[in-house]
Amino acid sequence: MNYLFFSFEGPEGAGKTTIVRMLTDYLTKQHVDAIATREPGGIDIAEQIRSVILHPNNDRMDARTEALLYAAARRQHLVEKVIPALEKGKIVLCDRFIDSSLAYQGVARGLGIDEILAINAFAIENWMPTLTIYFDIDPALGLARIRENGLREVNRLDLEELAFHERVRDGYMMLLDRFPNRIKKVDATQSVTKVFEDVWALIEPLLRK
Ligand SMILES: Nc1ncnc2c1ncn2[C@@H]1O[C@H](COP(=O)(O)OP(=O)(O)OP(=O)(O)O)[C@@H](O)[C@H]1O
Ligand SMILES: Cc1cn([C@H]2C[C@H](O)[C@@H](COP(=O)(O)O)O2)c(=O)[nH]c1=O
Repeated sequence: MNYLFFSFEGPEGAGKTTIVRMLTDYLTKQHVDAIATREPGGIDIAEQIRSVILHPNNDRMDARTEALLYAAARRQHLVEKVIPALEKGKIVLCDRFIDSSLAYQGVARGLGIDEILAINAFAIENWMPTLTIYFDIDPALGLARIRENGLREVNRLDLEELAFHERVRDGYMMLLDRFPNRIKKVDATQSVTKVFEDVWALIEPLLRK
């Protein structure tokens, strides 16, 4: 099946949510049928799993439990929301997907990229994104943006030490090397307008196909 499934990845505060919103508005104004969603979450069961994973009090959570919960949320979101939308010909814009698990659980938690790929293969079967856009930013800058904004809740992963977030970025760099055809990098330290232009330049040619 031919489908257009875009995922957006990067460290905390990189600007993914901002750009996903702008893209959805832009596409909708052009009468393109697109939906925005997020992981973990996007539907009720996955949002409930999100609350468990990200609750700041759940600091005893084992790393493998965490990886399995992300994969479970992903499975439910995929079958309940993403696949039905793709099957109707809609474009799906997803704020985080499997690469978050590979970077955060695989690399930053040290569980291994191949191990996380294996549990996720069970969860997603072959539903991989058409294109993944990685928002590159120094994690300290991304975390500072979130602190300055003060609008979003501080979750359990935000509270990890800076070294954890630096390993997340290292993980994304490994994924860029490993999946160069699927994952493309944008400089997320630029203005919102310039980031949007760079993202649109990657997406637009695929819409014309
Ligand atoms: N290019 C940019 N330059 C400066 N500030 C930005 C830029 N893009 C987004 N921001 C601001 O940074 C903060 C985080 O943005 P956003 O929520 O889009 O990031 P995110 O990648 O979705 O974060 P997270 O994954 O941690 O939820 C917001 O206050 C947003 O307004
Ligand atoms: C999908 C996914 C996410 N994470 C982490 C990344 C963030 O710290 C949170 C999600 O919060 P956001 O505000 O929606 O970015 O969860 C992860 O570690 N593994 C995953 O698979």
